Formats: sequence, structure tokens, C-alpha cells
Amino acid sequence: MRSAARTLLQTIPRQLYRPSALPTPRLYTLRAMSAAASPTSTPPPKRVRAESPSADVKEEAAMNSTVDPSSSKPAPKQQQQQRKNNGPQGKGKRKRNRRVLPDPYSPGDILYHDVVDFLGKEYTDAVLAKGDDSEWDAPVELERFSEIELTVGVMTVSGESLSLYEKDGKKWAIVVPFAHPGDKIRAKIIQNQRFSTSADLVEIVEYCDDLRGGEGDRRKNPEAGCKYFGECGGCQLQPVPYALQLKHKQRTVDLAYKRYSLLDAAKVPEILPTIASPKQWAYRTKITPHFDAVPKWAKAQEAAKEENPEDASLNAERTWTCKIGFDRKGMPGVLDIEECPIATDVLNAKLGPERQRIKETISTFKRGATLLLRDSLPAPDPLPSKEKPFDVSTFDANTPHIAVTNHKEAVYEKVGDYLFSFSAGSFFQNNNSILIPLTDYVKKAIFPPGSTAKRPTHLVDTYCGSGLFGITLSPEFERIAGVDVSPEGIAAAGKNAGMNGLQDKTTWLCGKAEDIFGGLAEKGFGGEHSCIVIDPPRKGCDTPFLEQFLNFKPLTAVYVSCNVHTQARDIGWLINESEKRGEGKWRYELESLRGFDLFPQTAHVESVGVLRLVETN
Ligand SMILES: C[S@@+](CC[C@H](N)C(=O)[O-])C[C@H]1O[C@@H](n2cnc3c(N)ncnc32)[C@H](O)[C@@H]1O
Repeated sequence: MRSAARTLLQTIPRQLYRPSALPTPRLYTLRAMSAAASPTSTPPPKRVRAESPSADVKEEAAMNSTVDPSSSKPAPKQQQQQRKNNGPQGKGKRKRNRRVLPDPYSPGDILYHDVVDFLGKEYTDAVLAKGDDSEWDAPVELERFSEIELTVGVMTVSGESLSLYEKDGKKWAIVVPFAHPGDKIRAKIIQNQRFSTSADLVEIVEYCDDLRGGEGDRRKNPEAGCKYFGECGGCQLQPVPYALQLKHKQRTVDLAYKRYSLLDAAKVPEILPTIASPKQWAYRTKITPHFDAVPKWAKAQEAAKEENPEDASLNAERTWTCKIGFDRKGMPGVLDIEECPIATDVLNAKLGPERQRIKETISTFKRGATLLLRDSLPAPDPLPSKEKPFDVSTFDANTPHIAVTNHKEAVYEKVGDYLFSFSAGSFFQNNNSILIPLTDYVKKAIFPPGSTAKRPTHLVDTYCGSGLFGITLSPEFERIAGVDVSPEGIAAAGKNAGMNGLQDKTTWLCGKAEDIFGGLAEKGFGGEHSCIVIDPPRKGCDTPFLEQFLNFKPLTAVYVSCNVHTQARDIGWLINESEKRGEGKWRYELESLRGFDLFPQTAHVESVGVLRLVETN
């Protein structure tokens, strides 16, 4: 099938996307069934860290296995089975499988909302009201692996394209990656979902420039952007001019609140324009390329060749090469990546030697593994301490950075006047260039210029990690408490407070954020003089946390989230529930909402929502 796709690709008129100046023929026409969009995605295969490719690796791997977060796709075998089960021809048990609805807030669920908006809710409601399950039955012409020509209608939240297929009054959406509104495309049908079918892009027959022409549009800027666009699973928005990427993310925030907050429209403020990232390329301070172990058949082939070097029949047609990189869009296997233009220069410089190291030792790996490359300042000498805190002049913009590859090694990053240290394998925001605008924004949101509202004197930094918000906002508060479930994060936060001379006004508590509120009172933190920063993982906050938030009743809260959909759910719940509990005396209002572009070129957005307590008596 792949060779068939290749043949097709070779037939694409080159001038459509590739000016002759482009050195190697790049294929912008790739097979791509969206794994992310699959409503039945299964857990990713386990990979291990790849710090030491020695004999110890096997044991370490077994003990220390880490799932690569960038590889949320089924293992190849599972994926094939899943495609079989989910195919349009599925019957009986298979048919039931394909009718599993995606989890709320999952990529599949978000896509479903995009599809409903695209087809029109009136239409989809009418089909659902029939109760005959026809929302699952694609038009018969959309047979698996057949090809159709389409004109793209809209872009989904995750940056894929939706095109309308309409026949005999039936409307259906076709989801195709790497194409943009207005493009005329040829696509190959892969898999049906409710009201939609995922298809691979075979060819862009005619480009529309309405949503293209950015630096990453390699038709226009052959030397810019990324040579892997169209194959790599990341950076869906690359060809889109940056100003339009920001607009796309503003719309994403808007849609998330319309779909998931359950708030009356009047309670959601107008979404403010997305704050741009100062760096739009070379910004990513952490990358985690991965690789597969040598498959058994290739090992056997190699062993047979060693035994019988003269036996020409052993030079089998099938060969295996070690590929180190990222997930392919909608395809099993690893895409070999030599450079990643959204990663910082120091990480790209380190990637070559790391790839070489793995290639030389690949036979020692029993399982696939994940590399870690993390951008860091050099360790200050001497290390700052409580006694001699960080001197901001230690580093300037010209200080050369280093790349750290050991998960346990300390990484150093500067944010404004503060120094942060954390172990390379732990969480820290991945785009340092936007952290001063982000933390300054949070500060101004808590203390709006000219406001006469009561000023909070205490800050509770929930989900604090290594203390980014607590430490950068510290000058504005008398006391700061940080809470995180990770002992490593809390240890780093304590150390960072010490390094920045803040040990006396900060307290760092290890535990679940939802279990900490009770203990805060003992430490002198009451809601009536406090502000809360909430920065949870993608799944958002648990209900006990939100319940306790309302009991604590802080003056202000700033909710920062890399998943605007779960943020909309949580903020919606807080606002609605506060109205019930406040009984007309108090409630929370959602004062402002906006995205921050922590992830340029990708469809991800960091969303910042500001909640204010309003007391009415
Ligand atoms: C998105 S990170 C934010 C970290 C930090 N605010 C920053 O910007 O660097 C989310 C953090 O939540 C922590 N976490 C996850 N579940 C938690 C829970 N139930 N209670 C407290 N912390 C939790 C993780 O350890 C992680 O440090």
C-alpha cells in the first residue's frame, strides 16, 4: 500500500507545492489517518529511557520504564486490528466496537464537536432523532481505500481539515490532515466515525492561499519551516501565517467554552487575542525522540548472515533501519528526524551525536526507548544558596546553553530575575521565551492596575511543580504556599525558593492539591486574603479540589491550563456552583480569558482564565 501511495505521490505536479529551488522532493501528500481522532485509541506501547545503552540498560529499562507522552497511538499490531475492527465493512462484534463514543474532552470528542458544527447541529440532531444509528453509516461510495476529490471547508481545532461530502440529502464530513480551508485535495478513505470519515491526504490538487503562506509554507519558503511537515505527527499549523495561528487559538478557546463550560454566553467574557510567543521557531527547550528496538526477524536475519556470510539468499529484500524521531501522522513506526526546527539550537546540535550513539548501540536495547534532550544554562559556580542567593548578572543573553540528556541531572533556567533548577526528566514549561510575558500577565491579572478591590496578601500556588508562579510572583505577596503531588517537584521548589532568597516567605507542601486546603489555615492562609494559581495537568482538576476551592473562597484565582477543554469544564463548574452556594450573596465571575502561545506551529494553546470573587452584600 505504501508503494502505491509513493507511485501516486510521484505523479503530483511538483510546481503545486515545490518550487524548483527546493533541494529534495518533499512529499506533502501523506497517508494519514488521524490516530488522535480515533475514538477507540488504545494505550501507547511502553518505551524506556535511553540514557545508558549499556548492558545495564535492559535491567534499568524493566525497572524504570517511562511511557513517551508524544506517542499516544496504538502499537502497530493493535492499530492494524483496530483498523480492521473499525472498517466500514465491520459487522456484529466489529460493528459494536466502532460505535464506542470518544471520552469527553478527548481529541476524538473535540473532533466530534467540530464535525457537528461543520454539518450543522440542526442536521445532526435530526439524524440522531431518527434513532436508526444512521449517524454511523457513511455514504456507500466512501469505501475503504477508495479515493475522492474534495474541497476543504474548515480547519478543526487540532489543525486538520474538514470537507463536506453530500449525497442524496446525506451530509458527511471527511477529516484529512495537512490540508487547509479552500484547498482542493484528493484523499483516500480510511476509517469511519460518527458523522465523519478519516482519510489520508493523497494530493493537494490546488492550493488555496487563504490560510497558508506563513514561514512554514515550504512552497513559498523552501528553506524555512520543517522538512518533515506532512509526515511528522506534530506542528499541524506550520504553513499558516503566525497571525492566523494566533487567531486559530483564540477561536479554540472560544469554542472550548461554548462546548464544555455549560455557562450562559453572558457569563463568558469576549476571548482576548492570543499572546504571541517571542520565539516562533527554535523555542522548545525539551524534546523526546524515540526509537524501536531491533525486531526479532531482523535480529535473526543478522545472526544468520553472521553464520553464513557467503549465503547470498540471506540478503533478504526486507531490511530494517534504526529510526530515531517522532510519531508519523496516522501511521505506525517512527519517523526518522535529524532536526526539529521548533527545538532550540543547542538541542538540535546534540541530536546528531545522540542519534549516532543510539545507532551504534541499538542491538543492546531489548525494547524501544525514549531519548531526552533538555536545554539548560550551565550550572552556576558556586551554586546559589540561601546564604548567597542567585545574582541575576551570572547569566546574560549570550551565555552559551548546554543540552542535558540524563533524566536525573539538574537543569537550570532563568525566568526574569529568578533562577530555576529541576531535574531534566521533570516538568517545566517548554517555551522559556514566553515565560516572562506569561508570569507578568498572571501578576497583572491578580492586581489589575487601578483596581480598588481588596488586594490578596497570600498566594497559594496549586500544582506548583518547581515553583514557577509562586517564585516569580513572590514580590507581590507576604506569604506563598505551593502544593504539588510530586515529591521531586516540591524538593525543587524548596531549593529554588532558597536559591532566590525566598525561603522565609514560602512553604512547599507535597500532596494532592485537593487535600491541602485544610492544612493551609494552620499555616495562616485564609481565603479572605488569598489568591490561588491553578495549573493542573491536561486532565484538569478533580471535583474534590473544586469543592475545596469554593470552601476556601479565595479573593481571586488564575487558572492556567495546557488543556482549554478541561479548563472550560472546571471554570464552568466553579462559576455555576458558586452561584448556587453563594445564594445571591457571593459568586465567582470569569473576568477574562485568553490564550498564550506556548506552542507555536502546533494547534496547542495555553489558556489563562481569571476568576474574581464578587460579594453582593
Ligand atoms: C502543568 S504542571 C504545572 C507545574 C508548574 N505550575 C509550572 O508551571 O512549572 C502540573 C503539575 O501538577 C502536578 N500534579 C498533578 N496532579 C496533582 C494533584 N492531584 N495535586 C497536586 N499536584 C498535582 C504535577 O506533578 C505537575 O507538577
